[in-house]
Amino acid sequence: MLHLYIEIHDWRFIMAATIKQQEQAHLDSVVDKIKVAQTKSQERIDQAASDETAIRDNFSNELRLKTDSYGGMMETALSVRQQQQLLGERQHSWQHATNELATLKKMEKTPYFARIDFHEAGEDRSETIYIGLASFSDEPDRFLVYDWRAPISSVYYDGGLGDVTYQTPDGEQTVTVKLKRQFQIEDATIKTVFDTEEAVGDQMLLDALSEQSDTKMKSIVTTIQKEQNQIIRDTKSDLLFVQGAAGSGKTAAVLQRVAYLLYRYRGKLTAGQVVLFSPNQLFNDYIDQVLPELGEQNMVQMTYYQYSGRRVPKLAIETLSQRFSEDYTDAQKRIDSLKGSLDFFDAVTAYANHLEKEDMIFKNINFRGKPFFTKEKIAEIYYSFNENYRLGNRLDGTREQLIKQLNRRISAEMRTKWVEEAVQSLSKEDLDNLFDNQPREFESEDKEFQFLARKIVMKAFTPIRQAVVRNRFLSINAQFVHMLRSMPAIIDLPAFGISREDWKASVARAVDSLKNRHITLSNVSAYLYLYDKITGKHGERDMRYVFIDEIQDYTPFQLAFLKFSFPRARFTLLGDLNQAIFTKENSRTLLSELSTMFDPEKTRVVQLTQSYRSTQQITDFTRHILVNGEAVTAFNRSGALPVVSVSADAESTIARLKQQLDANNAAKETTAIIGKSLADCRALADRLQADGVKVTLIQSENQRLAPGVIIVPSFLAKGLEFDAVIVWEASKKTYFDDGERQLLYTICSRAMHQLTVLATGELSPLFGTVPAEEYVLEG
Ligand SMILES: Nc1ncnc2c1ncn2[C@@H]1O[C@H](COP(=O)(O)OP(=O)(O)OP(=O)(O)O)[C@@H](O)[C@H]1O
Repeated sequence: MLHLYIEIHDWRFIMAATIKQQEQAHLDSVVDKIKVAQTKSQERIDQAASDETAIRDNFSNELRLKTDSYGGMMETALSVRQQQQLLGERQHSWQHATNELATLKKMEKTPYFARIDFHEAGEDRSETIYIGLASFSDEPDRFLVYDWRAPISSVYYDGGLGDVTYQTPDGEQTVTVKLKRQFQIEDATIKTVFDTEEAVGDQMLLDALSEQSDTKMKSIVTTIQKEQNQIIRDTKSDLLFVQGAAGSGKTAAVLQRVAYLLYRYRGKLTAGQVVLFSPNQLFNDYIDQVLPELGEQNMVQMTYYQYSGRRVPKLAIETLSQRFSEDYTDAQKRIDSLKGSLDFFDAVTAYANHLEKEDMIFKNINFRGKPFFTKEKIAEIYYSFNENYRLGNRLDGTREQLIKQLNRRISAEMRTKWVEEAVQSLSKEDLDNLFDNQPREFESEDKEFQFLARKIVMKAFTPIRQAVVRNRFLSINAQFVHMLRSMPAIIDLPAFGISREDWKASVARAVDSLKNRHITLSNVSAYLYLYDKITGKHGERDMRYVFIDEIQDYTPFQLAFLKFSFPRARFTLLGDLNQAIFTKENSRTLLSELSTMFDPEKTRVVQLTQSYRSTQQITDFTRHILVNGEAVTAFNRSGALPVVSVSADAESTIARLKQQLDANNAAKETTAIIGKSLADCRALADRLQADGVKVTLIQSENQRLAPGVIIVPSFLAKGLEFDAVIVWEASKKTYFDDGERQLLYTICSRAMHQLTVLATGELSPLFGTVPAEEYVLEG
């Protein structure tokens, strides 16, 4: 028996070795062809460059500007145009060849990562294809490598051996998969080959996941999981909602999705028509390599804060850190929660509609210290249009009327005393300026006076004209405050547990902050929405895909506003209801409110429960912090148990922290120390730096992630991951409220391989739900 086993074993070994050799030979031949293609690309680049020089030389030799006759001018114009066209074509082919060469350079090292053999019904023979980051063909229609986003490549991600169905532009297609082979290729050499019967073999995924973390996220193209593939390739839904546990690859999948969409709709969709709303600026920095790695351009990336801030340049919006450290009373919390609701969105809409009839607030437009157009006059014009006029049309109509009236008043103004005086006192220089290049002969002195007076008045009226064109007669601040004051008549406040007094107090606070040019996050969306309604803006119609990450931190109002702002876009929303650190329990109603905003027929909800980020031990530990949480299952990857260390005093906790940092550094694990508030983190950073420990404090979202040990406040850790995480001060003093469970969960779930929880005095009771065998308790 033993003998036979050895023989079989040897035989398998020999087989594997032969397979590897054969595959290496194939790889070599593909790489050779890639090199040939590179040479050709380079030739095209050189050719385009030399053509361009030739066109320019030729043109400057031949071209004589013939401006003496109309025919001559036409000829010159035509030849300039022709030259521009030729240059444009060369530019285009140069760009094309340059992009192609860049892709080929990447492919030369790893042309592909998988192979599938399949049989299509009705065909005589099976087909073999190789799948890589981009497609490569040495002859038209002979693909040596298929792009991972090609329809057929879906088969690789979607199933094991046997019959697998995939979507093509002409409908569904089924093939019988005979072989699935995965490669790890480095520098054009095959390191490993696995044949697998599963969708994407666990071994390959394990290898990918065991790599150390980095300050930059990587693409997951070689190991996309089946459920992730559904998200990436969805083209039918108007709303794709992904509920995914911490570390389940929501962000990773969504970046692949952007790359997929850009490929699928190439020629029709550009990266500028895709926008990703991300939780903070740090996160933008963290993911900005993924699309370039996939050979695509980055989409537009911003935070909601940046989006709204860009639109209200004169107001300072409350920052994440301010919002997080604000201690709200219960009444304030209820008001905030109302302001975040769809009910409030509807109330703002109702208020705006009501402005079609009355209550629009205007400001005088002044001239030389006196009202030129009074607010009453403007209101009269505004409400003179018939009732079919929407707010936007009313405003356009009003502007038009005001400009007309302004023009009519030029002649009258020319007869005023100040104009006469101004004409009298014109210097020679002023005159030269006013006459410009015009002939200075006039029939009479009076005519000359008229000419100069008109010029002077026109110039003096310029600020009025600008004020009209720029809607300076509107008063959005006053209008917003008026709206807040009107709310008790529009919305049934007591039904939301809000008394009139509380509401009044909140309006007074809003007025105060507006006076200081401040606005809270809870007010800014309503402010912008009202502004858009009044000015008749209908959002950015060019935007085709909107992605929103960490959706649980948005209010339904914000989402409704984003939907209004991007009326022609499809939405992909990603979130984890377990990690709602700002909106807390409201996030659960978010899902049901969302369903009312989109057509249910075109809504798809996908749930990802498998967590890939952390080891089994960390995932088990973190999910038990939650009670009644959404499902989370650990990916089978083993590591050390999390350590919970409780010290008697602050000094001992610092000592324990240093000891852990030494251990992590020795193991080459990058560590993030996550504290609750910025103040906590700042104090710790000062202390460690004074002791000569090298750490970087991340204070604001505009900072860059640095290599080495970082200290980061909890609200900035969203979406990021680190080899090792140390939770700073998880004592009862810091985390006592049940409402902080989700925050604690978010912090702990940032860890990939190592989790250490430090506390002074008494440990936070929130860990009480974690079974004792899931961690090591010290102290
Ligand atoms: N199919 C996959 N192959 C390889 N790695 C994966 C895969 N899916 C996810 N990962 C890895 O798992 C980690 C977590 O993924 P990601 O950050 O996208 O999760 P998330 O759902 O956005 O998490 P969170 O909500 O906690 O921010 C990342 O390191 C990612 O690269």
